[in-house]
Amino acid sequence: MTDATTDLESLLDDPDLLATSAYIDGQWVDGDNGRFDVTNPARGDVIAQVADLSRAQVANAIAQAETAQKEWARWTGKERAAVLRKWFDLMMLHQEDLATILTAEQGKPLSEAKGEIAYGAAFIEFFGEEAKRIYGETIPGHQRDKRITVIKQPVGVAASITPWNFPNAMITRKAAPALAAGCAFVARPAGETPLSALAMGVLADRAGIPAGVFNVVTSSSASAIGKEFCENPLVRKLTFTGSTTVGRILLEQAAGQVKKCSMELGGNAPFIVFDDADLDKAVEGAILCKFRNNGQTCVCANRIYVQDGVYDAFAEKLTARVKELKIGDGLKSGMDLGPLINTDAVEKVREHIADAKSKGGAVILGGEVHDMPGNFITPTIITGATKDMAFATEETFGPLAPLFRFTDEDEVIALANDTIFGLASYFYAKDLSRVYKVAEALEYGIVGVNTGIISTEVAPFGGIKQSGLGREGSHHGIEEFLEMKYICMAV
Ligand SMILES: NC(=O)C1=CN([C@@H]2O[C@H](COP(=O)(O)OP(=O)(O)OC[C@H]3O[C@@H](n4cnc5c(N)ncnc54)[C@H](OP(=O)(O)O)[C@@H]3O)[C@@H](O)[C@H]2O)C=CC1
Ligand SMILES: O=C(O)[C@H](O)CS(=O)(=O)O
Repeated sequence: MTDATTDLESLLDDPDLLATSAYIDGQWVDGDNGRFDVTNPARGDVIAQVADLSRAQVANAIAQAETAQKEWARWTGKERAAVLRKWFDLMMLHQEDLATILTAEQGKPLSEAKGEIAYGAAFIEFFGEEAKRIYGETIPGHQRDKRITVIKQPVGVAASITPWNFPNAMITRKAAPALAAGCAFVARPAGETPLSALAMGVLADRAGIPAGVFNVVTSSSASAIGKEFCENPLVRKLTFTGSTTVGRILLEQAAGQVKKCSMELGGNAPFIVFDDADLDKAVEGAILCKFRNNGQTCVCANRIYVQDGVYDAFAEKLTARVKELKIGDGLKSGMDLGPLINTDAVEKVREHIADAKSKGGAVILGGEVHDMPGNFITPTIITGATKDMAFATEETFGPLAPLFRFTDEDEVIALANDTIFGLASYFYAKDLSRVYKVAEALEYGIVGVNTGIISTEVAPFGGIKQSGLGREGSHHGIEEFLEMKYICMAV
């Protein structure tokens, strides 16, 4: 595999997967506003130019989706399941090519990209099965002549706005339950990473998903498309993954129509290591939890709290493991860490490091921009972290591991909960009463106990407080795309 400056198509077994026009109503459409560049974050070279749609074009796509949705909702759950299964099978058949496209535009190492494709495909497989199990209920009447039934129906047209950090899975985690429920779907992928979404359009077409049911609208203007999704009454559901800042904007914009919204927003995950933890397992968990996608996930450990008795040993073990991580172009084999998505992301990590050092933190590993060209930064460990440092309240979204020291359970629970966020949290301990007490006391939607990886299609993923609204994945995930109807019948 040569470096990322190689023509991307030449790297693919099926070059037709590299689509650069928008996918609307089963057609490939150019943009009224020309095209925008997609660059490889490892080298900065342009790998594709993608259709730049106008807001009017997106409004047209929504209208066509609304028409298609009426017929799609008439399909049985079993019929929808069959088509979703084909989509899943095609994803797995083309896993290598989809991973290459994903790495080229997002930067993560190929091994991680292949993992994301399998993770993304798992949502399509799971919700294809759920399509057959959208049950209603009958309720004993409140009067002798009344019969009560409850049915569930698709909300209609669902629109999604997704981030660059998981360009495939963040779309399928929404599109799969939406289509399974009988909704039509209009996806607006991040400007940095549209190619993975467009490749899903190619496969949707091949799987026999009817025209207009799954659409990908690409644009360089996120805010204009977001306003169209929020203000167009044909869009009955908005589902967003990204920062809390943008989530607030979208919720405000959607409030005008009281639009049904799901929000998967920012996090600030605590990772707690107690004295009775298995230290080697805690170190492996910290590596996975902190450095997955180079720290660019909303569930990455952002604050690592280590109890006094094991602080030095943990710091030493973690440093030894991080030194082994290989950094480089994700398209080259054997890499553990790729580049960050852009220069702003690199700058944010550097700011957090400088802030910590100015407040007494000690950099025991890394701390500088890598000498390779591209958005690379060395993985960094800081000891002596304190709660007045920026990373205590802000999501770093990069390979920076700050180690905080603590003395007892009540202290660390208070520290861990001292944030506006509430998405993921983790801790390592063996004592059973401690495990129950801490798991119940942490104010988060997700708690990992003796594990640093919690992501799966079978569990409800989502946060509390300002980390979001709603859940994705698990049988709960399809409820976000259904309306409940109560029928009261006089007999
Ligand atoms: N919860 C999560 O999974 C994620 C959290 N984050 C957090 O957000 C921070 C910033 O990352 P970033 O990628 O900038 O995340 P953003 O929230 O800025 O972007 C997420 C998505 O929203 C789009 N967007 C941005 N502004 C608007 C708007 N006004 N109206 C409609 N859509 C909009 C973006 O488009 P475009 O990219 O084209 O501008 C992108 O598709 C990260 O540092 C991290 O803290 C980021 C990604 C995922
Ligand atoms: O947005 C994210 O960071 C993802 O939701 C994290 S995960 O689902 O891939 O764990």
